Amino acid sequence: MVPRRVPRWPSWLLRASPGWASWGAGLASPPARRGCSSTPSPPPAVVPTQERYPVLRLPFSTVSEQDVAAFARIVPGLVTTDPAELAAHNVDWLRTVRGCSKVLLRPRTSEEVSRILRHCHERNLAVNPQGGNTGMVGGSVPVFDEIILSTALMNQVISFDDVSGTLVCQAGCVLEELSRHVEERDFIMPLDLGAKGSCHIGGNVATNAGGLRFLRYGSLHGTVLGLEVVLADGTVLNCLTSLRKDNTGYDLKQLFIGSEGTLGVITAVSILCPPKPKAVNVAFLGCPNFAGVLRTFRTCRGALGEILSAFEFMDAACMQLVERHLHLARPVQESPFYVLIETSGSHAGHDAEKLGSFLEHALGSGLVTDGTLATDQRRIKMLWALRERITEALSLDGYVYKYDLSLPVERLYDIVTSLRAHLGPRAKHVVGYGHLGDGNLHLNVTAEAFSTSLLAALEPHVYEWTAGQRGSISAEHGVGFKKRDVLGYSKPPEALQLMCQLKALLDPKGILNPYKMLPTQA
Ligand SMILES: O=C(O)CC[C@@H](O)C(=O)O
Ligand SMILES: [Zn+2]
Repeated sequence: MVPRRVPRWPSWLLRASPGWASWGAGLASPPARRGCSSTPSPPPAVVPTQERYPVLRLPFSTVSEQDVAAFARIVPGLVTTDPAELAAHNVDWLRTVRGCSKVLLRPRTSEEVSRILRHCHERNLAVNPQGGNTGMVGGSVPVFDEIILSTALMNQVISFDDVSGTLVCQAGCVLEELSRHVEERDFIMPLDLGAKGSCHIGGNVATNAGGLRFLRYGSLHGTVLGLEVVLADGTVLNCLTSLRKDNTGYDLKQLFIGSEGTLGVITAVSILCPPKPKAVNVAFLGCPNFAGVLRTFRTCRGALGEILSAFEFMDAACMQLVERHLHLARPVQESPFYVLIETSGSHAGHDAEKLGSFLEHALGSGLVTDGTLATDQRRIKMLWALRERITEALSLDGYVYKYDLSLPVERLYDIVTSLRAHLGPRAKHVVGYGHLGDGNLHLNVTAEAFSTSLLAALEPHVYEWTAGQRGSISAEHGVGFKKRDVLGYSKPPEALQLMCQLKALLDPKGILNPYKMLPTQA
């Protein structure tokens, strides 16, 4: 039998606190809807990107009535010019950047995407590909009047092979719907994100999204088997194969994974789904200090081995914000740090035994001070919600400055502590959390409102510090509009130059997602 709790420690018993009852409903709420219920009044207007940032419109054509008529012939009934409908597509969900596009196109097929891009290429019209618009770096909304090319109606599953686990689908499929589709067939998606209810698989691939399953299943560079991409001039590049092995020259699909729509528009994806684990457990633990978090990680990797599927951490400030803004109850005693450990395996008894002896050791040796264990799906979701919904809690706290850093794991928290001292009362909250198992820190700073002086205190300080550690200024959120001019902190000039050359080769007119990813001088 599966021990549902670790019997030797009364403190590990699953605790039902009043807050738990309220955790279920919003577990997978899409970012666009995040926090709506707790927002008392309409949010303040978002300052247009071109007013807040020093950016100049490039000499693209502007959309004419003839262009709109041409689009209407390609996608009849799926051309939107209504400003009210366009408003949500012009603003990122964090409400930090805003474009002024006048046209939204919603093709259903790659052939339609191809015809649209052929027209835009001929007319020198800039295009902003858009998936679920859940990005963190302003990559999915226009900066000026770029045409928005939404993948929302490209939402068909093309095939699923239940021997190999290969899913082939259109780019606009919502991640959560794909998860449901493959889970019904005893598989899971190799990636999972807090934004799963809204994000599109094409956007996930275009941004090389990391997420909560990265530790176990790795990057999309490994799990994506094939892509169909429409190039800037309308050429359809069909590399939508489902082969595990294919050494026939350059692996072209890799170029588009993480290219953020600057090299082509991903229209279909072939992705490898792992079998659904038969047993999943989640432990939520309190740690007395960050050194304890690191030691817990080391010990847990050794003790749990192949069944460890996630190791996430959050600091006390995160937990306080989750409690305050989302009214989620803390499931363990108050601690300076919390870790969430997930195991996924094929033998419940075996996994429970391994996890049980790890937890016994962790508590007995003082590595952790308190904890709770969940083995049923409802409680597992409740514990995950504490971690997944930090982003939402932060957004309800004010304007959020976001940093997504890859760092040597031992130094992961140093920047949070030093930044608190550096900023003092200028910041409302400075918090650190993230995918510790992947060496990925989400450093977030909240303030009542955007301020250029606070931004100047943060940047380039955070980037210089990261470069000093030989870290990455973008671990998993990408570059978008916001980080394009700081790439040099993580990439040598030769690499940046090659990126620009590739861009010029594939999109000589620069019409695809301009003002994104490549440095301004490019
Ligand atoms: O909001 C953030 O900074 C992180 C969002 C996401 O990558 C997460 O891991 O929760
Ligand atoms: Zn993350």
